[in-house]
Amino acid sequence: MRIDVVSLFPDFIERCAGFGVTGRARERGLVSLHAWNPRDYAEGNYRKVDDRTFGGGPGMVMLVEPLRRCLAAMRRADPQPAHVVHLSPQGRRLDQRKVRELAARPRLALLCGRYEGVDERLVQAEVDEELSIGDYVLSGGELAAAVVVDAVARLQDGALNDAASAAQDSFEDGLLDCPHYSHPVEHPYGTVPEVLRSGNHAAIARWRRQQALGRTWERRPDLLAGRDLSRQDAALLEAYLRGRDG
Ligand SMILES: CC(C)(C)c1cccc(C(=O)NCC2(NC(=O)c3cccc4nocc34)CCCC2)c1
Repeated sequence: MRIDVVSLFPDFIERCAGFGVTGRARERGLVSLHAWNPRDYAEGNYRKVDDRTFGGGPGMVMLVEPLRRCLAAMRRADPQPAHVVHLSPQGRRLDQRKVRELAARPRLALLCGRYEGVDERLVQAEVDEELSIGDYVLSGGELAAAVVVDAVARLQDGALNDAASAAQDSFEDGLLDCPHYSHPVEHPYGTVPEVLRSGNHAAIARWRRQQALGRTWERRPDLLAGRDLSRQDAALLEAYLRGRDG
């Protein structure tokens, strides 16, 4: 898939997307990333991309015209139509379901705001959807764009090896992860749970499922809301909670 990013800090995304799975997905040609800087499409020798907000008040707004020209150049660069996503606090919360949707598209354009945001007329005329990565104040949309790039790149066929792909699938069932351990078995911080060294794969799978259910119940009950647990899962969770409460 092709991802275009419109940002006043184009090297920000280029750098973020250069590591690990995302970097490899790009090397393998599974994802191509193209950064566009609205400043390259701004007028005057100050190449102005922002200006004061009408109505007064603090802060600046990203001007509509440099962004319009920048998006036009981005669209001209490839005949494939782009699904334009504005990363914004006003957007719908990003979740794995939305990531899967985005990852299935042939081309995404990610628009990153700076200052107080983007002139609303640009959003209304050019943006297909607005997405937010969470409720906190950020300095720009670039970190959110980097999150989307990472999340969709991992889902491209061939991006993950079999083990990582299987692990990704396990995350997709919407539960929190079970605890993980490696060497040494004995350590001043504690001992690796016996079951994980038992070689009994059915017991290990049961223990891991029980931990995932129990931890989700304790830390993110919202992920279990509206979800019918199988009898097996309900029994595992009950045993977990009984065991916890002694
Ligand atoms: C959420 C809440 C705290 C109530 C709030 C209310 C009003 C403004 C802001 C705020 O952060 N404005 C600044 C900008 N923020 C983001 O771009 C941004 C922020 C968070 C998640 C995101 N996901 O994508 C882009 C995101 C917008 C223009 C430049 C950066 C935050």
